[in-house]
Parts: sequence; C-alpha cells; structure tokens
Amino acid sequence: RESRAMKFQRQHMDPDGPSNNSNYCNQMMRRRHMTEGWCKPVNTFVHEPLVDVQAICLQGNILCKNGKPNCHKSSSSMKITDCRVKSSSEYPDCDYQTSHKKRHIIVVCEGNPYVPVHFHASV
Ligand SMILES: Nc1ncnc2c1ncn2[C@@H]1O[C@H](C(=O)NS(=O)(=O)C[C@H]2[C@@H](O)[C@H](n3ccc(=O)[nH]c3=O)O[C@@H]2CO)[C@@H](O)[C@H]1O
Repeated sequence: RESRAMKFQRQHMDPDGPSNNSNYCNQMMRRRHMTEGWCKPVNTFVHEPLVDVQAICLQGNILCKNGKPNCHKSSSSMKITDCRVKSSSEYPDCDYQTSHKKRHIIVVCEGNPYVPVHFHASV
C-alpha cells in the first residue's frame, strides 16, 4: 500500500527535471501513473531537491482554502511544471499542455514525520 507521502513524491517530485521539451507532461503523467482510468486534469511537478520541498512543512503555515490549518507556503519560489490536460485530449490518449514556471508552492502537510501529502496550489 502506497503511503500518502510516497504518493506525493510519485505525483509531484521531479528534482532532476524538466527535460525541456513540450512533451514533458505527456511523458511524465504516464510514467508516474496519472493517466490510468482517466487523464488527471491538473498536476504540478516540482524541480527542487526533496529536502527543500519537505522543509516547506516547517515554513509559512497558512489556512487551506477548505479551512483546514495544515497548508504551508514555500518561503522562496520554486521551479515547477504545470501539466494541464488539453480540451482536445481524449482518454486514453491523454494530451497535456506543459508550462514551466517559477512559483511559491502551497502543500498540505500531515503525519509524523510531518511531511507533504498533497499539492494544494502555486502562487
Ligand atoms: N487541508 C487538507 N488536509 C488534509 N487533506 C487534504 C487537505 N486539503 C485537501 N486534502 C486532500 O487532498 C486530496 C487531494 O487529492 N486533493 S486535491 O486538491 O484534489 C489534489 C490536487 C493536486 O493533486 C492537483 N493540483 C491542483 C492544483 C495545482 O496547481 N497543481 C496540482 O497538482 O490537482 C488536484 C485537484 O485539485 C484529497 O484527498 C483531499 O481530501
């Protein structure tokens, strides 16, 4: 059974990325198993060391949009890639728009150790 922390890493961590091609999302969304059963509509990959992303849980504690208190915003901006499914995309041929950005990210942290378990948003 995959832990929530490991699921976060599978879905959102790519420290060595991105390969600078427009097909990055199409490759990575498949490789990380987010195109099975459906094309996950939106997914962000973070191109920073895992320890830096884990450290966010000790940084800016903010209220989540759903009112829960366990969101944390990175103190610095981070290299990310937003993958957004194209309106023309038809399962199982999931086709994504790839957008490389530099943003502060907001993650949900939980558990002991207190680590990222969900990607909330980027700002
Ligand atoms: N405070 C909390 N405390 C504890 N748990 C909390 C809390 N809040 C949510 N969960 C839980 O998280 C789970 C989950 O899957 N949340 S999710 O919003 O749908 C994930 C989004 C994210 O994967 C992706 N996305 C989205 C935007 C973006 O820029 N980049 C990007 O990648 O799209 C997904 C859908 O938006 C769900 O079980 C919910 O109950």
